[in-house]
Parts: sequence; C-alpha cells; structure tokens
Amino acid sequence: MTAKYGKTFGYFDGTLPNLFTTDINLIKSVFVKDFDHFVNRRSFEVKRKVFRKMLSIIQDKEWKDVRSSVTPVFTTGKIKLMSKMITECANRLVIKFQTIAETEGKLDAKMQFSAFTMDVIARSAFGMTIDNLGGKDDPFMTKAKGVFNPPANKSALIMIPFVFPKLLAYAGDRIFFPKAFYFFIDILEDLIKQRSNSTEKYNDFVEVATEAIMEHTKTVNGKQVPIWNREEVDEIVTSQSMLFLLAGFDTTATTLTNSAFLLARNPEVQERLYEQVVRKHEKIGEVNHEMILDFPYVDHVIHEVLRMYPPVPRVERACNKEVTYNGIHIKKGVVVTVPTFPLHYDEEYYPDPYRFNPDRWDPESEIKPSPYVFMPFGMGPRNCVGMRFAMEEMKIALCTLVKNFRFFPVAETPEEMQFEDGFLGVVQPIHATVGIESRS
Ligand code: HEM
Repeated sequence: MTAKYGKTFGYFDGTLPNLFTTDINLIKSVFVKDFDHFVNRRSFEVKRKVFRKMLSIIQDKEWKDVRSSVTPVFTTGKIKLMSKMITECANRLVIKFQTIAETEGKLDAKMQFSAFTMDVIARSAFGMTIDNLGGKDDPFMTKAKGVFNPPANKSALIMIPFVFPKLLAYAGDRIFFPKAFYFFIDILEDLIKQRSNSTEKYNDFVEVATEAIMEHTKTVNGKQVPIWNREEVDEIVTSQSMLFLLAGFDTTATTLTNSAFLLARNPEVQERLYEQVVRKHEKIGEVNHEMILDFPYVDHVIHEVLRMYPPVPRVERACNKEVTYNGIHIKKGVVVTVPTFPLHYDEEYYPDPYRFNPDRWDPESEIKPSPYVFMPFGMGPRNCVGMRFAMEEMKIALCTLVKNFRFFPVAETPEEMQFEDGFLGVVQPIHATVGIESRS
C-alpha cells in the first residue's frame, strides 16, 4: 500500500477514519511531540472485570495514573532483581536443549521459546514454578494457545470490534475473551489472596506491582491519600499481570524464534556474537544482568531482528484534539496508524533493508537509523512499558544459548522466514525449525 499510495494516506476501517503513515516527521509529531493530542489508542467499550483495567485499554487520566504506578516495576533496580529468575529459566532451557541437540539435532524454535517465555512469566507474573513446561499435557501451554492463537483469529469476524469498536461490549466479547483467560485469572486471584496474608518476599511482578500501586497517592485537602482502595489495587494488579502474559509472552517468544532463525542463516553474525559472549563470560563468570549491561553487540543483534521481523505489525494513536501538519488536517476521532513492516523496510531509512546487518545499529555506523523510524516497541510516552524487561529476557536467553549451542539451517529451515495468515495479534513465524548442536 505504501508503495502505491506513498508515505501517508487515509482509508476507513469500517466507520473509523484511519491515517496510515511511515513519514518520520508525522510519526515524531503524533507519538512524541504532540502526545497530548494522541494519548489513547482506538477505544473499546470493555465492561468485564479485570480486562477493563488493562493498561493497553484504559484511557486519559486513568491510564496516566496506572502507567505511572506500573512504570517503577521496570526500573533498573527492579529488573535486576527479576533478572535472577530469568537466568534460572535460561539455565533450565540449556538442560532441555542439550537433550534436543543430542537426540533430534533440530529444534521447533517457536514451541521451545514459547515454553521458555511461559516459564519466565509463570514465575514473574504468576509466582509459580512449573515442571514439564512445554510438555504435551502442560495446562499452561494448552490454555495459552487458546488465548493467543484462537481459531477465531483466522476469521475476518474478529475484525468487527476493531471496525466497530462500540460493539465490543456486546458482539466481540466472547471472541476477545475466550474461556482460557479465566484459567489464568483464577490463578492470579488465588495468588493475590494468599499473598495478602503473607510477609514473605518474592521479588516478582505481583509483589513489586502491588507495592508500587499502593504507594501511588493523590492530594486531598492538602493531605496525601492512596488513589485506590485495596479491592481496586487487587483488580489493577490482576489486570496488569494478565496483560503481562498477553503482551509479553508471544512477542518475546516470537522474537527469540526469529533470532535463532536469523543466526542460523547468518553464521558470521552468530560466530561474532559467540566470541564476544565467551570473552564477557571469562570476565564475569556467568551470563547474568552484569554481563549484558554493557554489551553493545547483543543489543545490535536484537535490534536488527526486531527491525526485520517486528512482532506487532501496527502501532496506533487516536486523535483527541484536532491538529494540522503540513496541510494534513487530523480531526478528533481519526486513528493514526504506523505499519511497522513498511516502515522498517523503507530504503530511505534503512539502506539495503533486506540484509540482516546488526552493524547498522553501531553508533559509529554511517547508516545508523533515526530512533523515530524504529517502532517494534511503539514510541513515546505510551510505548511498550515492558520493553526493558523484554530486552533483559531476550539478551540473557540469547547469550546463554549462543554460548552453549550453535544454530544452523536444516532441510526444513526456509530461506526466508514465513508468517502465518491471521487478522490480529503477533505476526506468527511458521516452519521455524533450525538445527542445533552443542559447543562443548
Ligand atoms: C519482544 C517483546 C515485546 C514487543 C515487541 C512488544 C511490543 C509492544 C508494542 C508495539 C506496544 C504498543 C506500543 C505503542 O502503542 O506505542 C506494546 C505495548 C505494551 N506492552 Fe509490549 N512488547 C513486548 C514485550 C512486553 C512485555 C514483556 C511486557 C510486560 C512485561 C509488555 C507489556 C506491554 C504493555 C502493558 C503495553 C501497553 C502500554 C500502554 O498502553 O501504556 N510488552 N508492546
């Protein structure tokens, strides 16, 4: 579409006017400079308990209050605490991959990385350690499939609430919130009840988020009082933990899958990363938070994976106050959408865009892209709140795996990554099988 109509053009999503753009100046204005005109995404009428409080759905002042309460969960200090648990999960993954390397010699990357990210989320958001994750009868994975890849995603009907958002409260409710959700919500509600009677320290998302949200105060008659009562705090924490699962599971699993694929297809990048991991490991002694702290090459590799295969194909903002840019008048109610694939493959911003080239992210590089045209995590004050956690998780997982294993293409590995059809959600890689051998 961008090749045919240019960087900015309009169309209707049903009744909803939508302005598509990959124009750097328009992106900068909408997502950063004039954020107060574009605070929300398109609005859905969600009435269900828990879902109605999710950060991605709530709007305006309520969004600002919850966002500023959840943000402290992802500060460096808190991430450092949670990173110990990520390292443990990555070490468990090594044991599993060792068996796979010795027996099958190839990896169903999407399945294995889904089990890994579920392990991390189960521990950090659900306070649980699960044995046999990724096993055939593991309920966490079975229910997660019901949530992430519902059969309805293959039907255009799932677009109804997007095209007619006011209908979500009625028509789309069942499609969007399948029963599998309640498996996770029940676990969270039980966990929060148990925790309220305990003094133990857990250092996980539920604990850190509860503390941060309870600390959030407002001024009433010159006094500081909590914004939310205990019941509201519990609902907000349950919502954000569910959203953690929704927003953090498939996106991270997909990016790790795409990384294994791109490393298998680009052995020179993989070897360079391996050599640098080994050197760092000799200094620090293990793959952990300290090791990945000042490690630019692993950053560049993951940036390039996210550029080539951004898991979220569209990022949007709804205009709440009209504004005009260079003759383009944007009225209240218009949705501005950035399609991430066309943006990340625009030759003006990324020379030789089909080449996997982590060096383009080197600060010394002549072709280093502008931050305003890189949107795997969205942009501006409403960008992905879990970005730092996701980067920590992916860096620890990649460094741990590259240190222990070598990925390579096998007969099933496609020349180029193929993606599933679907109307919503994360861009799903298919045929993501890669060969794996142990380095020891
Ligand atoms: C590779 C991993 C991930 C990718 C590519 C990703 C991508 C995105 C994108 C594109 C958005 C929309 C941003 C915008 O509109 O500007 C978003 C929002 C969000 N993400 Fe992520 N995400 C990832 C991991 C995570 C994780 C691990 C968490 C939770 C810990 C998370 C929580 C959220 C939340 C809560 C929002 C809504 C933010 C708001 O509306 O204020 N994401 N993410």
